[in-house]
Amino acid sequence: MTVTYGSGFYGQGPARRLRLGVNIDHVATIRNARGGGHPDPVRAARLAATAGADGITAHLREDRRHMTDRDIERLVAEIELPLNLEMAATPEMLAIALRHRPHAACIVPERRSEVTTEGGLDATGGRAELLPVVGRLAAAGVRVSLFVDPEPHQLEAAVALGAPVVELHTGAYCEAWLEAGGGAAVERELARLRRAAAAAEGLGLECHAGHGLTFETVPPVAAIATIVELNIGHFLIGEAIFGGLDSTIRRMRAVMDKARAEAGGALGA
Ligand SMILES: CC(=O)[C@@H](O)[C@H](O)COP(=O)(O)O
Ligand SMILES: NCC(=O)COP(=O)(O)O
Repeated sequence: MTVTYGSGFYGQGPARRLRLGVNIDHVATIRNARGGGHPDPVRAARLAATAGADGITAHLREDRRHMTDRDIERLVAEIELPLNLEMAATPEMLAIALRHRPHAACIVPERRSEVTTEGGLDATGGRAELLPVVGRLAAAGVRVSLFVDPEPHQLEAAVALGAPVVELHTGAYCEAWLEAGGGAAVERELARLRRAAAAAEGLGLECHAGHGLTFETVPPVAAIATIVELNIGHFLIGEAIFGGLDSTIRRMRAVMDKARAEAGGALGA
């Protein structure tokens, strides 16, 4: 199945265009603070679509701390943009994903005690658990992505599992930036991401990236030509409190496109 993503096609054709997946989890965090229905994550997804998002990412966590089952149902039913469902590799989440058959599913590690996703999925060590989940999702036509640390052995494991996509965890890079604003630690993490993105292409994996990205940290990642999608959420929703979601998404889109153009990558191809 070919899905039109902005001006490009997901998974085929000129994949050099850098897509923006907007993660709407934390619209639901604010809603759940009081219960009720406001702010509505589906309204945010609709607005993201008009503001230039190429896809919507939503993480249905086991503890439902933000996105709920009803949110996922409504996103599938009401939003035209491709949905990237983030999920743990559990029987419960697999059943939900098979019921909804989103465009894509990104398998992420999950612990109830974590504040947010910490390390990447252990695709190497988790083969026995992951193989049937990846297989069932792929058989249902769901494009499977594994959320992994930028390590070659994790990419090789993704290939062995039959996942066509990896999403590189940019958390270590973003934390280094927060601590130092630049310098050796940031450069070390960027080098890891660059090496992993190049390795992913060599392995025939489509390469995405995400976690903790901001207006400041996006440009060096957007400049990595073999990365074709960034998934960004917490920063966008937080920034939207001050500048509005539409303008925040449009600004992030512009930051991504500028960085890619300056690095010589294709735009809008
Ligand atoms: C996998 C990842 O980095 C995020 O997309 C994930 O959704 C983070 O979890 P929270 O959204 O609960 O912070
Ligand atoms: N997979 C990363 C994602 O969807 C958004 O992560 P964040 O920007 O909320 O940290």
